[in-house]
Amino acid sequence: MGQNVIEISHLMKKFAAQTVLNDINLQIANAKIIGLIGPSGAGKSTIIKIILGMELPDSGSTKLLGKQMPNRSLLNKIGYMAQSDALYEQLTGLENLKFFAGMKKLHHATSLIDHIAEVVDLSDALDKRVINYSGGMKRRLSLAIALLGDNQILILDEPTVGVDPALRKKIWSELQRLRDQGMTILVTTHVMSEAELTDEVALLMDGKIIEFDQPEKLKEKYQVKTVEEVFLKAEETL
Ligand SMILES: Nc1ncnc2c1ncn2[C@@H]1O[C@H](COP(=O)(O)OP(=O)(O)OP(=O)(O)O)[C@@H](O)[C@H]1O
Repeated sequence: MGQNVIEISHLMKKFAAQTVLNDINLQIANAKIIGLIGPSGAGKSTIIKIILGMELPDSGSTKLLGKQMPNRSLLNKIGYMAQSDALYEQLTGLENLKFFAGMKKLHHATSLIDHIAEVVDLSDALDKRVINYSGGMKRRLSLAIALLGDNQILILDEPTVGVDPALRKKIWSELQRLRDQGMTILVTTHVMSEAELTDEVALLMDGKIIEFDQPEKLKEKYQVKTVEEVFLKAEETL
């Protein structure tokens, strides 16, 4: 399938007098990991919320798998992890996973849940109530929930905040494995070493996507060695 799975056209969004998104265009092909990076407050989460139909743009359109969002028929095809955790704190990790698996109509998900819990390193904490989880454990459980199901698209808003480097590496190999199986993954991050692991980086600054290319191509263009330096140089020249 060579079609674009995420299509963003001419998005505009203001909050009161503040223009946050000023003509955002992004076409994301199938089976790619796209890193959406930009300074804090640039509008990354706003783009994600508009893509998912949780926030309305002032103008412009977004389509997932060729369909306008929100669209109930697509919910089973999209995994989403928000920046803040939406978990049932009185339930255990396992009960949370089972609940969300049920929402996604996955009724025989035991082996899937086992695998996902192992990926986010929560297998030993599944019987603990979430209220007793650390911040990082809650992030990992939110990621596990996003990974549930037969997703074609995964949208992750800062999935590795509070996650230590070894586990971060493991999570990224899982994302790459899912990409290799055909999943399209849009991920925001402040960790520039993670941006190096993406297939393409979209750099959001000043309300616009000012770059959208492979990390290597961006480094060549800016004549620097890291995506972090691309980010800093781009910010300087704005
Ligand atoms: N509902 C809202 N009402 C008013 N302003 C908002 C609202 N949502 C976002 N904003 C503003 O829009 C701008 C972009 O916010 P957004 O959360 O999309 O940025 P971000 O790039 O995801 O930031 P961060 O990297 O810090 O998470 C910010 O200035 C924020 O204060």
